[in-house]
Amino acid sequence: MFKTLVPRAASRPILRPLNQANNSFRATPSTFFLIDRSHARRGFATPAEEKDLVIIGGGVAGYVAAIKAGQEGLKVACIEKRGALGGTCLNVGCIPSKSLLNNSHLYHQILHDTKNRGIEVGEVKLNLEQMMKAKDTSVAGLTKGVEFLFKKNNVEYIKGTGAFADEHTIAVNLVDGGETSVRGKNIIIATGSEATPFPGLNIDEKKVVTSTGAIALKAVPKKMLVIGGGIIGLEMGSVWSRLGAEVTVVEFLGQIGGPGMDAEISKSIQKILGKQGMKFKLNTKVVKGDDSGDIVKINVEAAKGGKEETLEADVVLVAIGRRPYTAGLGLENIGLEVDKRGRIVIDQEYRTKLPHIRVIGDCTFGPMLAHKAEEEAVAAVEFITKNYGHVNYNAIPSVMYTHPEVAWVGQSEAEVKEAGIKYKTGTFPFSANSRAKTNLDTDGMVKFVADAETDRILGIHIVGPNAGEMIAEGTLALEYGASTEDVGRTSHAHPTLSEAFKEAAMATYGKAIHY
Ligand SMILES: Cc1cc2nc3c(=O)[nH]c(=O)nc-3n(C[C@H](O)[C@H](O)[C@H](O)COP(=O)(O)OP(=O)(O)OC[C@H]3O[C@@H](n4cnc5c(N)ncnc54)[C@H](O)[C@@H]3O)c2cc1C
Ligand SMILES: NC(=O)c1ccc[n+]([C@@H]2O[C@H](COP(=O)([O-])OP(=O)(O)OC[C@H]3O[C@@H](n4cnc5c(N)ncnc54)[C@H](O)[C@@H]3O)[C@@H](O)[C@H]2O)c1
Repeated sequence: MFKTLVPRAASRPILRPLNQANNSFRATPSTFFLIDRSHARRGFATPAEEKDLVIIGGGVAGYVAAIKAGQEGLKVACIEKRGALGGTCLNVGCIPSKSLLNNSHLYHQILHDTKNRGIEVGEVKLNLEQMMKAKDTSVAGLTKGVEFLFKKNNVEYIKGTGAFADEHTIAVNLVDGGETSVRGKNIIIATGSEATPFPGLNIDEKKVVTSTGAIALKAVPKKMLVIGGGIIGLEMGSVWSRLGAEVTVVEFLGQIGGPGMDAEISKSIQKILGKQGMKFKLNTKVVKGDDSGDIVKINVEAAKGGKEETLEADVVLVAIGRRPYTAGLGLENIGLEVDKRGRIVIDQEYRTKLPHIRVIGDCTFGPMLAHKAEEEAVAAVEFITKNYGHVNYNAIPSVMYTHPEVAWVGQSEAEVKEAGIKYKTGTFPFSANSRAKTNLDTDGMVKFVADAETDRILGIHIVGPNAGEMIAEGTLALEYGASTEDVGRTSHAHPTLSEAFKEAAMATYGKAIHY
């Protein structure tokens, strides 16, 4: 069973040696060629080269594992089919969306928030094509950067689609045509995820889009309807709302931001985004959609049932979650299983039931986040080379890059309550923080949830400017088992936004000074 927590202190003693028959890695392995029967059967002229490690998927999980393995001296190959490294995150996810979030915020701020700062601006015009070019430049620079790191760390990059021919052999359909195959003493599957489709709506990435279409629209839609008020819905909804679209978000649950977001913080960001012009329909489900005309029609009703209503939009963004992607991987050829949600089943050392095959990132358990994938990549390679690895799943931060940002780490107040833990909370508003005031950017707050008896921090929740940077301090505090008093007694530079963080900690074990 997958464990959600591999505690640092406990990780070493519980480890068992890897299955030696399948994991015969030595620190300085010699390279050799094997006559691979499946390879010969498939009519390849040359025998498949055997690597210490073959990675399928060059996303954040796969490319980080490849670089780490190269650094550890393993003979490693990484197979990627999209023709560029970096996966969803670099190509169509984290990076392009943050480029658009940053530049649309700048545009919106120049339009609406300069006069009171003493800046008179002339006519402001949106050049969407150029905004998209700026995004593409960031993406290209970063994906090429990963390619450079592959070369630097002796990682062989195989451009193609990989599928299991047998337990050690991956057959590859090359992007440029032709086939090859490669054998791995160890194999890591890192094939990522894809957007969950909405039944009855045809994704054409033009009028019915996933995030992939939403980062590449050719014009600002007049009306955009977002199905799902999770992170993608709110980030991409924000972008198009700032650029002038009328955005309505339909969310099944009673709060936006997903169930992990603290309810108090969720209410706060909903109010702020509402002031920015976004509309929300909570506790509402989409019953069906009709995308046959130029205008897409969406029927919604109260989540618990009720009268149907028809909403119309020229672009509908489907953002109801993502699902693991393992299509065409040939898992069935080697008897590997996925669970009901399509996640490849692994143990706490990322091993499948074939112990030389490990799985990391979005295609297995845990939150679908790039930094989680990255941690797992390093740990999985360390399990191969050193027999131990460490990821603390209790201290993986989440950030939503709206303006202001929302960031959290650890448990929400509702989760702590449900666990029956006696707890206390402390908050501090940015409206009482000197730097936020000088920046005229005072929306939001910092909130701590701590154990009532020991004062140990259980969760930290921030909505406010630069929350995504500030949460790193919270993550470190949680990782090191800090109390709120530890944070409250730590000097924070003045005037900085992080003083709100310190004062929220002070408010949890005692009293804040400035509020
Ligand atoms: C719009 C959007 C914004 C996001 N923003 C953030 C963010 O700000 N922060 C954050 O932490 N996370 C964010 N995410 C989530 C993040 O992108 C994923 O968690 C991360 O990409 C997972 O990495 P991965 O390597 O597991 O999978 P992926 O990045 O999906 O990579 C898997 C790769 O495997 C390749 N592949 C699949 N099958 C095969 C095969 N058979 N052979 C060869 N190659 C194959 C795919 O082409 C793909 O490139 C965002 C996601 C989206 C969609
Ligand atoms: N900043 C980031 O870290 C970032 C950014 C983008 C994406 N991501 C990751 O990508 C993944 C996918 O994001 P997402 O926003 O698509 O998923 P999500 O799980 O965050 O949110 C989906 C939302 O859709 C709602 N929903 C589901 N079915 C619905 C229906 N029929 N009608 C109305 N609402 C419905 C759910 O209640 C939920 O709130 C997430 O795991 C997220 O972590 C992360």
